[in-house]
Amino acid sequence: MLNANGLVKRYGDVTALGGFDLRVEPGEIAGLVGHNGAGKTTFFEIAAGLVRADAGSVVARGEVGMAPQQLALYPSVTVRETLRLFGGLAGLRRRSLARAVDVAAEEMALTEVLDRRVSVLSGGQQRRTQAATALLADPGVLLLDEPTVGADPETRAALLAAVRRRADGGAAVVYCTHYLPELAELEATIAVARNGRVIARGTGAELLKGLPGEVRVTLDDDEITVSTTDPTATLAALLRDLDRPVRGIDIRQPSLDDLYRELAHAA
Ligand SMILES: Nc1ncnc2c1ncn2[C@@H]1O[C@H](COP(=O)(O)OP(=O)(O)OP(=O)(O)O)[C@@H](O)[C@H]1O
Repeated sequence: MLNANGLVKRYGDVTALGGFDLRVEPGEIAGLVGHNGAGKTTFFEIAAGLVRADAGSVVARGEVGMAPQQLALYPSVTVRETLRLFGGLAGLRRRSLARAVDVAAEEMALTEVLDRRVSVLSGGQQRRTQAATALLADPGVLLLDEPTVGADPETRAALLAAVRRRADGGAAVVYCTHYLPELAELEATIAVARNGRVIARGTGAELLKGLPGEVRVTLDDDEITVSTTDPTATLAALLRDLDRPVRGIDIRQPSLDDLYRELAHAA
């Protein structure tokens, strides 16, 4: 479980966090979205104990595993040495360390490259190595900052499956991304950050309720597009009033992208 309450962090005149609240239950994946500079990284740094908040509190049950956005790896050592180093720092020894390295490498599809130097890995492999460092100590709280950037589709799927598995095993996961379909795939709840606060929180369905979708009717030489919160009723009304043949009908339900745009531009 992770529970952040009223976090405040200022850097000079800049308020990075201005009363940031986020509670994530064991087994839950919370997708944290928000524009650049919304405070996501600052929140991670405070939750991981790397930076002190000016006010507020964070309670985390169990180890906190974090994969930061900016890669922090030593280029001249191998993936295995990297994982052993991070596992050692987390207190793992001997057999449990070796096992944790194997499991994390397997989950992040790194088994083949375990004995390669970090400097010769592809960008996606480096990012997965970073994510693997967060998994080693069987964390109760997992903080992942855009781990799929640069990953090919197969790797992305493996990575998302690993995140899901960790949540199913009881971890509270916060998953930062600018790529919203991933959150639907992860069945994540959503937290939208803006200007250092969480301004919307809930399941995708809860947050999408009330947002307009779109109905499009294609005619022989024309197209009618209507933005509506009730596509079925709107479509029925459109069809009733039309006296020309209809060539096509398209209904678009509101998406997480619509929500994000709506909230990101809200005052
Ligand atoms: N060490 C620092 N010194 C000064 N300002 C900082 C520092 N760290 C963060 N900030 C500022 O705090 C604000 C929040 O930054 P943060 O990195 O938390 O945003 P973010 O949501 O992670 O953005 P992104 O999506 O770009 O990663 C920004 O205005 C940033 O410039």
